[in-house]
Amino acid sequence: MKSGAAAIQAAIIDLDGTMLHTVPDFELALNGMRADLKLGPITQDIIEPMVGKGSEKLIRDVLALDYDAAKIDAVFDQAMAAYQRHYLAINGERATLYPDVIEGLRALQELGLRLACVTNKPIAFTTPLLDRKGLAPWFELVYGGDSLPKKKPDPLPLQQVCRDFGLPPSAVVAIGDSSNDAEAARAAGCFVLTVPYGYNHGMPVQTINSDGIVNSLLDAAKLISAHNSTSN
Ligand SMILES: O=C(O)COP(=O)(O)O
Ligand SMILES: [Mg+2]
Repeated sequence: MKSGAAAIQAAIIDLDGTMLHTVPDFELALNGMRADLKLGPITQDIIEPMVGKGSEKLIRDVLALDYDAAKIDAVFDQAMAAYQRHYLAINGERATLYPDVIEGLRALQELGLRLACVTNKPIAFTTPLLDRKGLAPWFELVYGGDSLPKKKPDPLPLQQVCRDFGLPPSAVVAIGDSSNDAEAARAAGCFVLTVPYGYNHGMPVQTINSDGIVNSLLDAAKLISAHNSTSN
């Protein structure tokens, strides 16, 4: 991160692939939907590169494994309803916290940062999942993929958090696992840090335009602490 820049006063943290390994939940819900459509199950390695652009895109990509565009349009509403029903029934059952997530949130809070969670996951899935995994109490603000008119990679959700916090984007860092998070952050004028263990649409993490790769949220907190100690 640029030295001499403003101190970082808030962090906007992504959910899927950054705090929680949720592909096992997606596997259960998507295969429940596929079974309802009389389609065979798919594996996590097929699902992982499809995660991160929100539910509509995910359902369309999964249906495209078997159906042409006209058939996808014809079954989309039924498939989405089935997916939502299955997801809500299993939400968090198999998802796990990545190492040092809670420790990282604690360290960020101890640095005095305000915390927001911005995810492309629908808010109806996000809220119960954050509760179930003990993540909810850490966040002052949470936006899901359908909370606002646009989702990441559009900068709008990040700009909204900056407005809500009354902070300039240059005093805010986004922490995420994918190019989505980085593109949104760059367009908003926020710093961006990337974790290497999540889901980046099947692309190497090094291809992401970020201010640094950090192995965990705890490492992100250490980097931010070093940055703030040299900032004006
Ligand atoms: O698209 C999703 O459902 C998850 O996206 P996220 O990585 O923004 O949390
Ligand atoms: Mg993500």
